[in-house]
Amino acid sequence: MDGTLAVRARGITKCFGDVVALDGIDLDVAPGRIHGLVGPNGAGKTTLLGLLLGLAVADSGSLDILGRPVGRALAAPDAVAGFVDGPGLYPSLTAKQNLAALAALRGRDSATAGVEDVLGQVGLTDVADELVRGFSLGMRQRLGLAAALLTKPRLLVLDEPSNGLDPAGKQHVHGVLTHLADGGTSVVLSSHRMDDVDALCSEVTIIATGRVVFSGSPSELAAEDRGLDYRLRTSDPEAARRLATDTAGIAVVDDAGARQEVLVVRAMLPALDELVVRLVQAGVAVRELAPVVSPLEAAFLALTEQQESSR
Ligand SMILES: Nc1ncnc2c1ncn2[C@@H]1O[C@H](COP(=O)(O)OP(=O)(O)OP(=O)(O)O)[C@@H](O)[C@H]1O
Repeated sequence: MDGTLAVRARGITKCFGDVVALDGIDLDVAPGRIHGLVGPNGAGKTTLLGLLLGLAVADSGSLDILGRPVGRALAAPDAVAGFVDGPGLYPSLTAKQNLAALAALRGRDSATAGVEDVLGQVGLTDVADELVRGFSLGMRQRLGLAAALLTKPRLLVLDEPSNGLDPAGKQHVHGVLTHLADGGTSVVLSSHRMDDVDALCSEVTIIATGRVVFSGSPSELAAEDRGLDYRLRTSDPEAARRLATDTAGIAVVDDAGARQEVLVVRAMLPALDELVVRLVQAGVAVRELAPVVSPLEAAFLALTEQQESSR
């Protein structure tokens, strides 16, 4: 595996009439990495994934996929597979027949194309002969992934692959993607869920209103200390409220009254440390202290809200 980027995008713009879907996007996807695209509804994730799959062409900017510049023609770049807006499947065929049809389009039969193998990889062997019409959303997602795997892609592009998957299904699909990445395949996927991205992706790009507002590892994103809301449960809620109010850098967020057992405070880490020391010195035991939303989720919300409000 050489070090050529799987995706190198610079200054990508894409408009639909007056709507600016992508507004100068830069994106680097390293080989053998799972790269998550996250952003609120309408941020531009699907549009960007569509460009990677050759379903549309950018208005401006440059896009190299697996080291080759993408041209102006609508065509899937070589060795790229995946789907946006759900996998395209034939409901009146079985899972196996769907994959066999795709293999036949490329002049292969089921056996040589590895239909059974990819069905096994995504955990659909038991339902291989059932009609797709009766499949749940999660099963369709798995079959879409199997269809993409059939082509042995070097870049896999998946729009919301965890959509509709139950926890066991999600874990299975995460395992498949991780195994592929370990073998050198690059994966770009979109998600609304920061916990999925954290569990799966080594890199994350956050998009809001068509612009990149963060690109880096999930741990870099979580590490930015930007003031979070914390739930604080103590042995003496009244004293805790008093001390929190008196500590510089601490804001009591919910002011439901002195009798409220759990206090929500907004603080950066140094002020929170100071509050904990003061509580302990005052003989107040800290029974629970945890962010209301995860640091990753909070960073996502802060970055995307900032971008929305500056529109
Ligand atoms: N074919 C199209 N015609 C007109 N507008 C479009 C088209 N495709 C996307 N858009 C607009 O471009 C913007 C970005 O849409 P896109 O679907 O890429 O966002 P997204 O981040 O994938 O959103 P979601 O999370 O809701 O799927 C939106 O304002 C959307 O309405």
